[in-house]
Amino acid sequence: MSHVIIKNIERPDQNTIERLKSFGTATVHEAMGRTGLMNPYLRPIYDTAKVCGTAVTVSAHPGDNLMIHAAIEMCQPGDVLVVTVTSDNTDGMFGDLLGVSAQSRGVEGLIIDAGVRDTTELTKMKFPVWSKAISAKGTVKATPGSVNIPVVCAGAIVNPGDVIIGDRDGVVIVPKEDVEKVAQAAQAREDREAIVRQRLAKGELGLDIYGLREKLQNLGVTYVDKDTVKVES
Ligand SMILES: O=C([O-])CC(=O)C(=O)O
Ligand SMILES: [Mg+2]
Repeated sequence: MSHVIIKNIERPDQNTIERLKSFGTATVHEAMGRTGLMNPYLRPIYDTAKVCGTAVTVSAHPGDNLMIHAAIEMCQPGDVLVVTVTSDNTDGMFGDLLGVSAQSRGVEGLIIDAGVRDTTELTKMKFPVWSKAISAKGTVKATPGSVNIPVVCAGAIVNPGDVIIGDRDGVVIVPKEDVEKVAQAAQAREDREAIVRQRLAKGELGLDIYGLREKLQNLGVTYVDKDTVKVES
């Protein structure tokens, strides 16, 4: 198998990416028709972790961070490293040294379908990481892989230059050609939710706001007094 490092990738323009920054992952995932979400086993190393930037992708050998070092050279300010491994692994492939290196090049964060270590230091540095595991187990720098090829990371397809959004709820990928459309749909969703939130806060019920009484009735659910109840399972 050949391994490559693709040096020049297309990134959406910064103004369009900025438009996605204010939205949470749940909103963006919904705005995309419930697509693009990575497996929820990825967790942030600290609760307030948040990222929105463009993907530089890495396909690495399990237990080997050689290609992460190679990828950092390809990064521009505003990028997010997205690392996948060619078979299931939880080794701590990335720590505070790589974090310092990445941060010095303007990298905004790391998504890794494997392990991370030095999480106390990475938290102090405010370098957000979403990983499958936290593990002190170290890795070597010996095996080839690729940078900036399409990858599957935690169950989601990521192309280099796609927009990665991460927060406490998870990680979502917005394909680079869809960013504008998704930003519009996310804003429309937030506007709708703001109205519903106000109504709920005043005590109105979801049953009425969403027309669910009729749905319950159509499904044959009846309201009864406890003395007359006959429950069918
Ligand atoms: O050195 C490594 O291979 C990973 C690590 O702990 C660091 O980046 O600090
Ligand atoms: Mg270390």
